[in-house]
Amino acid sequence: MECSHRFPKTSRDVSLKELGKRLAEFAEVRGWEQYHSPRNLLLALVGEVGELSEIFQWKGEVAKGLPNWSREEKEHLEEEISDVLLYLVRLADVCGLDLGQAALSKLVKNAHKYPVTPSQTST
Ligand SMILES: Nc1ccn([C@H]2C[C@H](O)[C@@H](COP(=O)(O)OP(=O)(O)OP(=O)(O)O)O2)c(=O)n1
Repeated sequence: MECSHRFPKTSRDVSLKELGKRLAEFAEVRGWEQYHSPRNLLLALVGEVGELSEIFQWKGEVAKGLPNWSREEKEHLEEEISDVLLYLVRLADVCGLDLGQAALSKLVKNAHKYPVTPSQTST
């Protein structure tokens, strides 16, 4: 059954800008902007990466698509992976960065650094 506190799922794309805006509002209405400094957010992000890692810890290799995971395990994973994204988006925001544009630029740099060799191209 769908938990009542869960945001209704939609099929639309969710942008980093929308997440950033919602996080800014979340912090503002709670008077938490004072705590959302770059350093605090970075530490919170690292903590959430730890919580995400714990889910995979001791499991051995995990098949793509997580075919053998329970609904509860997948839901837990959704929550922790979201915490990582949310703190990352908020960190970029308070640093005054456009994370989406920065990531696109980095993809272009990656492509130059790791060019496709002729043997890798499919016919
Ligand atoms: N000062 C804070 C505290 C929380 N959050 C938001 C961002 C994260 O998405 C989530 C993190 O909440 P918790 O610190 O309660 O962490 P968990 O949800 O992982 O709970 P727990 O550590 O008990 O599993 O809440 C925030 O923006 N600013």
